[in-house]
Amino acid sequence: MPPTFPPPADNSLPHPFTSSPLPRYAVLVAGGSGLRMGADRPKQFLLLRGEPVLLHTLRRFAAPALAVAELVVVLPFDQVAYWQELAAGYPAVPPHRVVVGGATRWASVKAGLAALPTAPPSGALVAVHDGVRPLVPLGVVEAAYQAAATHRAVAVAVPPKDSVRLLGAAGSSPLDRRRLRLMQTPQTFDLDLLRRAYRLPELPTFTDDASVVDDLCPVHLVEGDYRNLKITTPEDLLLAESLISTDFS
Ligand SMILES: Nc1ccn([C@@H]2O[C@H](COP(=O)(O)OP(=O)(O)OP(=O)(O)O)[C@@H](O)[C@H]2O)c(=O)n1
Ligand SMILES: C[C@](O)(CO)[C@H](O)COP(=O)(O)O
Repeated sequence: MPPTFPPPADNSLPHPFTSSPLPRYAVLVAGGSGLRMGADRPKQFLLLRGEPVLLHTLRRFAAPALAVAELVVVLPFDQVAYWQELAAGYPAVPPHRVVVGGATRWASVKAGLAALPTAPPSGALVAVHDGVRPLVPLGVVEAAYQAAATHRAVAVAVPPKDSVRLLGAAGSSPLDRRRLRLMQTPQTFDLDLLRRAYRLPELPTFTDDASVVDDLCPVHLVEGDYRNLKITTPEDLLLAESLISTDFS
């Protein structure tokens, strides 16, 4: 087992959201290199309100109200020492296990799942969340865990706000946006189910965890939140700076 950094705290206190006996785990994927951001370091380490994006994300998932038993953070292999040094400069870094990711998001999630207990209690749940979605409201994370206890496969999504067109050989045609959803994370699953899905070969069509699980189990959608943006390009960081002061309970 990889070491936990910093040492674990007691997360077993009573909490207001849930009294669910099903253990909850979370894998925060931060193994990407942030090419579209074009910064001097991967975007998960850029500062938002003076603290690294990834630290904000970690703190959300470590909120006692969510009662997450174990947090795994997946990093690029050459950024592990950098993160540990960076995080050591900030107060109250939630305990988490660090693992090395892979060349694709799929490979990073797979590595994160391998770091969770090998024989978890039956019905254990795992949320997979992008380390670069630091503004996810706790209520959205909780709703996804609760729905996963019933549906086994859950993904958070929002309706598009813009008109959408499909590109084709002869131009483009309109799509009915009422039938479309923009996928966010967390995407939360029965841990055993998600592990089975990630044992299958990687396909180019896998853009998120829901697409990996689709062939094994229908994916139930839960209402996401427009503030739960994925920090991808420079303007997303500006947006996040203004949104972070709003109430995210
Ligand atoms: N090999 C990878 C690629 C992506 N991710 C993570 O998956 C999330 C969503 O990916 P994306 O926004 O595409 O991040 P990057 O791959 O870093 O960005 P880019 O595509 O612009 O290089 C991010 O938290 C990212 O760190 C990962 O863990 N491992
Ligand atoms: C998982 C995800 O955040 C859902 O929107 C998204 O698919 C990740 O996308 P990317 O292709 O890695 O940017």
